[in-house]
Amino acid sequence: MTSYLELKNIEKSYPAEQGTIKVLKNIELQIKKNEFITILGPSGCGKSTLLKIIAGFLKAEKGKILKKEKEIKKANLDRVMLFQDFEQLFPWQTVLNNIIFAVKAASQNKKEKLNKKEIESRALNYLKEVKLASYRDYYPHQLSGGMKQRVALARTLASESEIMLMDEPFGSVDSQTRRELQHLLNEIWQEEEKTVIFVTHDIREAVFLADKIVLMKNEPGEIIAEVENNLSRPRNRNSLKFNQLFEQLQYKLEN
Ligand SMILES: Nc1ncnc2c1ncn2[C@@H]1O[C@H](COP(=O)(O)OP(=O)(O)OP(=O)(O)O)[C@@H](O)[C@H]1O
Repeated sequence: MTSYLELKNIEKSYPAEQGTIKVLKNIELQIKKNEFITILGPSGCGKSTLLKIIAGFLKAEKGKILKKEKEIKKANLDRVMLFQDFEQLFPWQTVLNNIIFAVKAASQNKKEKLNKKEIESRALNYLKEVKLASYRDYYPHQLSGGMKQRVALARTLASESEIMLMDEPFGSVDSQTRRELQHLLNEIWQEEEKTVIFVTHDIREAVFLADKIVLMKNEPGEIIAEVENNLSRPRNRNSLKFNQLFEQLQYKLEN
């Protein structure tokens, strides 16, 4: 399969006390359509910076990003970002209205004319996907952190973007909820056609979710390896192959 997204020689520096500090160096990556990529690396290696560059929120000083061989420069609804922060929903709107907002944006973007009932029913379907339909009239402050992340995930899906950029979205929940959210995301990704770039520093999360695991190192952030993950889905965290891959990745990151 040919590349859908291509990162070519991306470099990024930030201002520092003395001059600048190089955060990303020579980032080259090819991503297939509907592939699930995780970017795995230590804190500060530039994972979030790279995601923000792909989203179009930050500019790289060198290199380019191609989508279907055309350069992309700005943020666009074809790419949507999901963050770790629990407070990314509109607090003054109900769960359903948070999703309706994204349904409206997506339909306007596609020049689709939907009436109120169609918009609501579409939004409700996304809430069903994350198993929260019965919470439609709750406000974000009435939900747990894990539930907020499920609503945020539904809103991301409702934007109908082809590319989902996920910045440690499950990094702030307890380990049991984190596993449930990983299962849910795996199910959703298998049903929907989405290209996912998922940042994490949790090796097991990467092994559970990804088709391809991109390993990065620190100072400056560089890709050190790309590891294909062909384990069959849903993945069994206790299987020998799962744990072998975990150990292989851990070794690569530590050496
Ligand atoms: N706006 C900024 N100005 C200056 N330096 C920055 C800025 N944003 C990030 N950095 C620095 O760039 C480096 C990479 O940060 P980034 O958040 O991309 O790393 P990360 O791999 O996502 O880290 P973590 O896993 O801890 O979230 C860090 O050293 C950070 O301090």
